[in-house]
Amino acid sequence: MKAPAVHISQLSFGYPGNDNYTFNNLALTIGAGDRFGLFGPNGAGKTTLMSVMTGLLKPKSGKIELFGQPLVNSCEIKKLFGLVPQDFSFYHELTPIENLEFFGAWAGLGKAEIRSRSTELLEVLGLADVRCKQVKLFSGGMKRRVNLAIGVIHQPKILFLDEPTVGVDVQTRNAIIEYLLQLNNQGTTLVYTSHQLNEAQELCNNLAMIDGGAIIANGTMDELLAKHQQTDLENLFLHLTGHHYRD
Ligand SMILES: Nc1ncnc2c1ncn2[C@@H]1O[C@H](COP(=O)(O)OP(=O)(O)OP(=O)(O)O)[C@@H](O)[C@H]1O
Repeated sequence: MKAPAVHISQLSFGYPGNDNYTFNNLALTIGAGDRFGLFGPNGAGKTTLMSVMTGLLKPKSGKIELFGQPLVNSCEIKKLFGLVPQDFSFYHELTPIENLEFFGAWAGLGKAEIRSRSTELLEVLGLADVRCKQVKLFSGGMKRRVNLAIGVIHQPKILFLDEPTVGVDVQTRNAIIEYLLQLNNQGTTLVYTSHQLNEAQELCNNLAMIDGGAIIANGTMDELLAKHQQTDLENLFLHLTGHHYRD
């Protein structure tokens, strides 16, 4: 049987100095090839869970596997996944090419591969003309595309995306979503979170709704909409998490 892209069991995590657990005995499975959305109100635990799933935060207890391999600090597991964090994770003083050279080498790619991947990515993401300009001079939308290019330079099997389109215009958003769909068509599993629920509904086929660190709904988009008699993801979100401020 094919191993799921992500398998989490009995996960407990709390921030240092905080007596309360963010997650207590959480379980989640994400299928290989899924376009998986993790949704929930501000402070629900989405970024924390992404950080735990990518080894940036260490759980108190529990098991996390990516494609059947335990999440440990090894080169093999790091090559399996890419992360596109909410905060820009590149060097602003460097150009896109220099950033991709740095992060490509960090991911273990050779010079020739970095060169060909960089050329391809900058072309696909509309950055070829600004390849030699410092990233600090870019618009927000261009910076988002650099952030994405860095996350996929090593062609990961699973890509974690934390609000990859926040603050971009419609053109850039459409281009990013189209690119993510292409990646998924080629076999990349997507794990995505966003508050842009129209976009999310277009992108995701499976989802989990998280609230207060607990998964309150999990299934395919169609199943959950039908089960809760909702017409779209935004209404499903409000139905499951309520209308009041949550943080
Ligand atoms: N570094 C930290 N130290 C202590 N508590 C934190 C830290 N980061 C987040 N938290 C707390 O953990 C909980 C989950 O936060 P998290 O950022 O994961 O939520 P989120 O669902 O990603 O929210 P948003 O939609 O606002 O990005 C919140 O109660 C938050 O205040």
